[in-house]
Amino acid sequence: MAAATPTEKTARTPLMAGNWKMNLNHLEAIAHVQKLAFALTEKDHDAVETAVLVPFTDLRSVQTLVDGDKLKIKYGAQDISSHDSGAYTGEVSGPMLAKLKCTYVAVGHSERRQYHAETDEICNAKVRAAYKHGLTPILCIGEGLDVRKAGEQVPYTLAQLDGGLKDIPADQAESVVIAYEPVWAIGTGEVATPEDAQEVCGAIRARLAELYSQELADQVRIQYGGSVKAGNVAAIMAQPDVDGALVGGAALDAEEFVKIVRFRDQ
Ligand SMILES: O=C(CO)COP(=O)(O)O
Repeated sequence: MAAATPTEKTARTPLMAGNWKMNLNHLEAIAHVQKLAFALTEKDHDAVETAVLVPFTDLRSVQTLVDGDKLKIKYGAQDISSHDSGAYTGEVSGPMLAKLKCTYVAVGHSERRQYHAETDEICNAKVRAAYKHGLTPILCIGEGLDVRKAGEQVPYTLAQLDGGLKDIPADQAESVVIAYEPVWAIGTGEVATPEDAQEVCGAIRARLAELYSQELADQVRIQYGGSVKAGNVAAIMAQPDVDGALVGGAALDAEEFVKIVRFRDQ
């Protein structure tokens, strides 16, 4: 399957999402979003969609700020329960996230797969829960170092894609965001080369065309994540199948994150 042409790429609005992970309490969250709101211009918002994926305890504060000041910054959660309600201590449900007007929810981040034993089946149930409640899942997939060393990154990542999207109909999958995050590049400073990112992101798009249609595949945004910074974002974004970034550490610095949003100026 051929990679997307540049014309197709321009039809996809880039999505820069900051994954705060377990950082910034609700007061720090307010200060941080205010800094972003102050820095980002109409021109930025027209060119790039900007989102923050925040700890559950920050959501209400961020919602109040975004609603009150009519900000164009989108927000969401880092996880969702596969259940709607009930005796699931510690979990947060889709209806709760929808009530807080979340746009996005990350599903299957490698840290959840690794520390919370989330399988592709669980991720699939969470993708369903997101769609059931009107949230857009950002399905995170990507290989570890052992898989990369064995040269198996493409089949490994595509198997995670298949598992996460199993039986998800096209009218839902057309809005999914896929985040390709090679585990060996997360928080390590070890960024994948733009060619590494393109190899797997291109394969993801080709697989989406096989699973659904070329039209759907051309529409889906595929992000790269793993040690993205202002200094490397432009080269990664220049790849034909990379439509945005999922940013960890660098998203905790508002100025740096704004530079990432303005990747075309870097
Ligand atoms: O896991 C990530 C985003 O979800 C990437 O984290 P870093 O940008 O800190 O490497």
